[in-house]
Amino acid sequence: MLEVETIEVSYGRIPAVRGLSFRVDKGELVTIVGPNGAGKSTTMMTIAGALTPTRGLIRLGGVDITGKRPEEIARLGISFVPEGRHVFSQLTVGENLLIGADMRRDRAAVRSDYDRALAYFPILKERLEMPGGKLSGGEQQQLVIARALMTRPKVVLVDEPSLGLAPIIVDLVYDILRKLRDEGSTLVVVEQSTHRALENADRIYVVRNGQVTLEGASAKLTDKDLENAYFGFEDKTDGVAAVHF
Ligand SMILES: Nc1ncnc2c1ncn2[C@@H]1O[C@H](COP(=O)(O)OP(=O)(O)OP(=O)(O)O)[C@@H](O)[C@H]1O
Repeated sequence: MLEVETIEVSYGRIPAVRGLSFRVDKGELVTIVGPNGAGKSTTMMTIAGALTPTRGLIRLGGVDITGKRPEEIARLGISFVPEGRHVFSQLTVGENLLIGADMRRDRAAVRSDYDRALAYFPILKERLEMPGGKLSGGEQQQLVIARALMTRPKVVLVDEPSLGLAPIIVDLVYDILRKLRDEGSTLVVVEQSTHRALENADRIYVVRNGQVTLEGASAKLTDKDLENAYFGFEDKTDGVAAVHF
């Protein structure tokens, strides 16, 4: 569904992403996990068209979307939930949701997607008339994910949904993300916690210094594998940390 092939992205002369590749198949929940500054957000912003790679290719359903503008990429089916829960604080929850479908003309289908979004996020239904700014952090996170679904995306990119949320709320958000996956959505979720990645993803890519250092199905990876790739060393069988990135 989504293929990212050896992309390189720089801020001026400073490289942030250095030949990073990954793929997401239809109906998968893939997690990109890595420490601060690894290049995760830069990768998401590049897929969404907010940044342009200096090298590499991005394909959606086999179609090259590299370097297209953000609105075109959104129209083609990628919905991006950036880090930081950007709700329109003066608008109600309902209005925030409808803004997500602003570019659509199929009003009847928008209505059904609106109802569907509220079914996934019952707390939003209770808060429908409340200004977005009055919601708790966890509710705002649910609102921005619900809004992203309003474009009927082929792929949803969610950047660090757990940031600044209490563990119990993080669990709730991930329950919803897994439910979305179970019902056919394709998701890429950025995460800093290897533990949460293992618990929730179908497949995981560990990113460090702008590159993938480990890739695999969650069922086949251990905490230790992830930590080694995350922190940049490999614990050899003789117990010596031997390979440094
Ligand atoms: N606007 C910017 N201008 C210059 N350098 C930037 C900018 N944004 C990010 N960087 C740098 O690019 C690199 C990758 O940053 P990025 O935000 O993509 O990492 P990240 O893995 O998402 O980290 P975090 O978990 O902290 O969000 C870092 O070295 C960062 O300092």
